[in-house]
Amino acid sequence: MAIPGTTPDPGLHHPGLHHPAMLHPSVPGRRSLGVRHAAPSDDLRRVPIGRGGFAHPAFWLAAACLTVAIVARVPLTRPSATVIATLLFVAGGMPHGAYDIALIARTAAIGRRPLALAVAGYVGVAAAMLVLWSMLPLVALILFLIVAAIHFGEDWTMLDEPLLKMAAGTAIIVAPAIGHPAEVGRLFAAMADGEGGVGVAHALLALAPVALLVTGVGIAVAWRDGAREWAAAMAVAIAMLVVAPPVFGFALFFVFLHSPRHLADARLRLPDLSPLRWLAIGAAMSAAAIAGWLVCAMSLPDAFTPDLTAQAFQLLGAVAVPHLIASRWIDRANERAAR
Ligand SMILES: CC1=C(/C=C/C(C)=C/C=C/C(C)=C/C=O)C(C)(C)CCC1
Ligand SMILES: [Fe+2]
Repeated sequence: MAIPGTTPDPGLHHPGLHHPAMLHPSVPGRRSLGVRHAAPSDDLRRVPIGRGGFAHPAFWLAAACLTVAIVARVPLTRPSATVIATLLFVAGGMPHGAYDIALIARTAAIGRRPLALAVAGYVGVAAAMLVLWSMLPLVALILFLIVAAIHFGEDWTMLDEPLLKMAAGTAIIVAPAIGHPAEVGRLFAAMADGEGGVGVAHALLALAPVALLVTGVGIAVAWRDGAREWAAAMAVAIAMLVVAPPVFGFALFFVFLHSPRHLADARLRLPDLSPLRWLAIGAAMSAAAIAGWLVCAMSLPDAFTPDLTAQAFQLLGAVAVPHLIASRWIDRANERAAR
């Protein structure tokens, strides 16, 4: 679906490609802030093909359900509710990283030995993160948050300005600290070193105003340039991260916005996997990550927190680092191949 005057980005075939938001012509003559222009000769500014926002319809349904639950005062802060939200973000969000290895193999079309090396590297980095959690949890927590801010910022494919991307990624992490500082402090304390964890929660709160203001600019730019569904969905997600109990707000963003983007992208890049194989890879890789975690946590019970939610976040932190490295490498390799 080519639009005259736009530059296709063949390396990024996000489902937004077919979304009407992709086709929205913006007001001519205004200056673009952080968004790549279409062809220089064309003063129509649109989000180029492949860079528009994509929000799965399930996101709006889940956001509506969570809003109703909050308004109806469903006790979402109870430990049992927190466990449900934890299971939701582990089962619904983790599998999006399950295709990293398959994507690396496909992207590089690499032979057996280099693929084995890539797998060993992926597992090795995750294992190193586990060691860091058990030995220097505060360092692991800070690294986890930085990696998350970068990684979530990469969802904003319609923005070019790294500062806007980084702020938008950071907004996901600072928003819960505004609405629920005590709960975020408690979780961070369970994950890392008590006092140190609480200090990190305070630091996020201090960072929040700037991060949210700059993210407001990013949302406005994305909206102005046509990625309206994404801009609206992110505004709702960030508001829910402030208002809802942290684990629910995070599960909403992670399972219904972040993960579907990755899954849809992976599905497009791995078109010849049968649905059964696709499901099998997702289930097997997620189960392997959880099993690896359980073996570590059970064999070294003193090294990890007994809090299930805090442990689930640590698991996410262990796989997030190789996941970030893999996604960046895959995107770069595809961009290079497209050029
Ligand atoms: C621990 C914790 C938080 C941070 C979660 C992060 C940082 C998740 C990162 C996940 C990644 C990077 C997944 C990759 O696909 C919140 C939301 C502030 C709420 C309070 C507890
Ligand atoms: Fe991810």
